[in-house]
Amino acid sequence: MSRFWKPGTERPQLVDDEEGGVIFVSSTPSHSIEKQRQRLPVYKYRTHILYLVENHAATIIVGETGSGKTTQIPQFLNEAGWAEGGRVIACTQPRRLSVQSVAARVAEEMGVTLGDEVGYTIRFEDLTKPGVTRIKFLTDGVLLREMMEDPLLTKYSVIMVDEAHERSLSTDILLGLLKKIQCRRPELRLIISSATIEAKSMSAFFRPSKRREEKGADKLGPTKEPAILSVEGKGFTVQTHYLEEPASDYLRTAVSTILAIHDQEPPGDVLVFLTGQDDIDAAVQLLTEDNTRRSSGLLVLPLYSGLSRADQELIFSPTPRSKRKVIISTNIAETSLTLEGVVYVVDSGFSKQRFYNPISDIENLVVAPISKASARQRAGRAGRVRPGKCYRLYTEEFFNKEMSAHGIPEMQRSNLASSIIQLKALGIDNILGFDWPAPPAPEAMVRALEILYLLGVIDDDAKLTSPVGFQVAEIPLDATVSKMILSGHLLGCSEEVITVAAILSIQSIWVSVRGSQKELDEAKLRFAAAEGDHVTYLNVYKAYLQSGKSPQWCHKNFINYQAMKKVVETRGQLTRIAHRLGIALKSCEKDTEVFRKAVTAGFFTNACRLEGGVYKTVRNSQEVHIHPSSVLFRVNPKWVVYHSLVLTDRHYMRNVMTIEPSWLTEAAPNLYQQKSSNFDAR
Ligand SMILES: Nc1ncnc2c1ncn2[C@@H]1O[C@H](COP(=O)(O)OP(=O)(O)OP(=O)(O)O)[C@@H](O)[C@H]1O
Repeated sequence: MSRFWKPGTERPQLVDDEEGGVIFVSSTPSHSIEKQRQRLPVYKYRTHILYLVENHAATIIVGETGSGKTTQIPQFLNEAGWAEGGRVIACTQPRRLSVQSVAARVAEEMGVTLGDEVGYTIRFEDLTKPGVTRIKFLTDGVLLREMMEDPLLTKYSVIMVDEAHERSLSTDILLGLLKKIQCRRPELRLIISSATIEAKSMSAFFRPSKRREEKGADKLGPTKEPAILSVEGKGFTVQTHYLEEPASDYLRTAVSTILAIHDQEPPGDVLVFLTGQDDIDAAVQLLTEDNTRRSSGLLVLPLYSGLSRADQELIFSPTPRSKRKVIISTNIAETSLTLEGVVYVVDSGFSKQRFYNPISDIENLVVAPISKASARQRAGRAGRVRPGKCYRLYTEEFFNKEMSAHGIPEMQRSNLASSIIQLKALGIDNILGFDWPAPPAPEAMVRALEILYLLGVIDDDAKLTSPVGFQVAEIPLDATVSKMILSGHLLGCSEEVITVAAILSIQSIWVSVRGSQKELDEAKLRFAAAEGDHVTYLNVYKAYLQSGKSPQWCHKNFINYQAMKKVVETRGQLTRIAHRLGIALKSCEKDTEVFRKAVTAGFFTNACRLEGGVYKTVRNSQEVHIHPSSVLFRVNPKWVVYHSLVLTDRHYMRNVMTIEPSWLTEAAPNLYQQKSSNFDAR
């Protein structure tokens, strides 16, 4: 048991949830779905919501987690006729998992087959029927892509942007575009919903500018003044427990908290929020290795984006009798999900967040404290079908004083290259004048335009180039990776670049077992290539196929079997996209130089050279170091490119590959020029 928190002792740190008052407390959930629906707080607001949607172009709805926003409002709209005449009601979610689970739930509540009246679309999977589907759940990213085919989204009568507090890049772009679409389609209604959104600033964003009102635009149709509705009432109680003292190691504290719950609390599954694949794998290992009585009866499941879909979907499978399921997740389970068995939530208080510095052009993934809004979302995964408990692995003082109310919108802390490509592909060329819900820093915008220009994605007039720019827009990956794929095609190694793109899209293919570093290093040596990590990955992938995709082979070689399944899945998806773009798979066989040139053509902005024993980025002379996980750690070749940087005590390059400096001039003559043996970035 953790020494920081004493569950089950006389005076646990029991603190009521912020808002106090509980409306529906029951320990005997109804068996009838219809009765369950009627008990949800949102049910009492049905008429009010329909009135507001009828009369306002945009309605902002705030209601506690679990109050019924996502599952009920689309059904109210359907019942009120918003899906008549072939029109469709859309409800967006920030993540694929929640799209699938809420769609399945709504289909069940309506007694229809999923994919008929109620369907969903996520990247690479469309479970809808044109002319039949009335309510469609989809990720905000997918809705953005639909705009490329149908810029005014004409088939939708109402679009509900759910979990809008997340303020992901896609959500913000979508909000900006939906506002624009409404000028052309006054009949389109928007609903913006969340438990933790700043309703006032969202309303201010959707308020029409004075100038447009004066010009007499949009005279017809609903009032342009957005409505705000606050849905009062909660689901079941969630008791919140805080640590008495800060935890020095949240991973170990999480593990001891899980074991304490298992030991002392009545049955019920546990959902644990950690930060990423590495600490989740470590926690799974600590729990599964603990062969004592304390952990017997636990069914431990990891959940993060680097898992194959089949492995992610295990979280929805029923918990076997006499077992307690423990799901250890990143924040992908933070919003919208209802996992029926979950009674206990353990919140580490941290997540991995992107922070981009446009001056140095460095994007870091940093483990940082979450916001109060995220903490409330995490707690809200309990108390949905019965009362629950949330154990926060931080002190109440930390919650009150250190955690910000809302996180910084992703738009203001990210590299904007991909967003700009998306807008340009939609024909929006004046990016600086775009109406953003939270404008990004002009420096970030300029930096992104500069990089896109160097990659040959946009031209001198900042328009998408043909074909490269339009092709890059079609590939749902970072522009650098997409450019690598296109260059691989031209150089005759599309097969290799697609494999590596799939591997780079997950955090790590290696199993890092605490205390087994030496064995892991030895395993890596079996595949290690002098050219660096990218070529090493090709060796691993080939050997994995030769093993017949064997889990035992993975285990023996310290390779994460789940990660490899995900690689195969992603590779298949990328191959299909490539095929659509006219790119056939072609291998350069053993010619690693050709392959490395293709990688350099995508990642030349991440070139570094060794100077006096330290690496400096060629563009900004920023000091960086090779990450110990790289096969080039301690090898120190003169010239390298890297895929990403992580910031811990210093900047570490992850996924590093050797290059020849002349490849940089070939790849980006606008950026690099070679003066005899010296090398300058312009
Ligand atoms: N798959 C499910 N199984 C059982 N009950 C469910 C399921 N999905 C939803 N529910 C019930 O419906 C309630 C409302 O869920 P819904 O997702 O609509 O709430 P919400 O207000 O959108 O919450 P959040 O803000 O957390 O997304 C849940 O609290 C739960 O009682």
